Amino acid sequence: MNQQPIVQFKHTTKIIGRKTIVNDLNFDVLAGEVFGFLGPNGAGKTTTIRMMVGLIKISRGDILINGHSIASQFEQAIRHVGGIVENPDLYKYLTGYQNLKHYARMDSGISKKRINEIVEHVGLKESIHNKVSSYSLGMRQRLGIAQALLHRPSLLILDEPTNGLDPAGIRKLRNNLKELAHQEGVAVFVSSHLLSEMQLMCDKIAVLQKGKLVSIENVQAFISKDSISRVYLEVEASQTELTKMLIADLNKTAIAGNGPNELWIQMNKDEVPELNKLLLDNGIRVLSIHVQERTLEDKFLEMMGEEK
Ligand SMILES: Nc1ncnc2c1ncn2[C@@H]1O[C@H](COP(=O)(O)OP(=O)(O)OP(=O)(O)O)[C@@H](O)[C@H]1O
Repeated sequence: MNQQPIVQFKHTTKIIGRKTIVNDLNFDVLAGEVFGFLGPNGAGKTTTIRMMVGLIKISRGDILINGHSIASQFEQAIRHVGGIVENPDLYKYLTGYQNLKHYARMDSGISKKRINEIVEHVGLKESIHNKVSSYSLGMRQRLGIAQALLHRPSLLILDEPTNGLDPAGIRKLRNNLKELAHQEGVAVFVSSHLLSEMQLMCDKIAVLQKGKLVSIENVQAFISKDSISRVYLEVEASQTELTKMLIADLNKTAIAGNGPNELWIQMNKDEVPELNKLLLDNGIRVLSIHVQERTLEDKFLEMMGEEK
């Protein structure tokens, strides 16, 4: 997979009045990756996206798309972008197909064949000749994506794409976006507060806080970095007995769980072999040992707490 940079943030800054809303962003979004853009409310995500698509001016620095500057070569830069930033822009009294045809007319390079191909790709073949007013939210979302993809952009930008979709719709959209990135090499830039979904969908995660980039990492590395997990034990030993041993050797405390033999310990996953050895060396019978996997949500909330 060609991992060339599609988007390059270069000291990107937005100042409104006296407030720096987006502060000196410097990072790349690569071809073929689903890139998750996270941050708490008011972090500056929408402002960043609005700068990416030219809805607002960049105050300082620039954003390059396929090497073209949004600030000084807007036409060339935006040609490579497909995006749904606010709600998809659709004519409800027209059919899905008429919407796509209308949009294609604006770009004479789009053929009928391409329209049919994209309709198939987003799974709207059955209903493409029905009026958009009869579409469900998920179908409208997919039509919006079809519209954004018609001109074969190298970058697709989506702000809260799963809003209002049911679980089946979310899964379809997720698979669709992954396929688009991994098989067709499109850079997919997604902003969402749905962290469980972002964990499943994204290859990389960038976190914005108070306008600054505070982390950028592959999703699994981000989740497991410096992470403390809960290790659940079912052992033939009392809480006091176990804690005494743990404090002496690992400087940890055991906390009582639900069942009679159940205890849990907060520790790094890397320390589990040591714990295992300690239990064995002390002749304690272990019925089960289980590390609770951390999620993107755990990591994100922990990070936001720390930053505060
Ligand atoms: N036109 C504006 N004038 C003044 N302040 C603004 C303007 N636009 C955005 N802001 C402020 O900039 C900050 C960032 O807003 P932005 O909408 O980019 O955040 P966000 O990360 O998208 O948040 P959310 O997750 O709530 O959508 C907020 O404090 C917001 O009030």
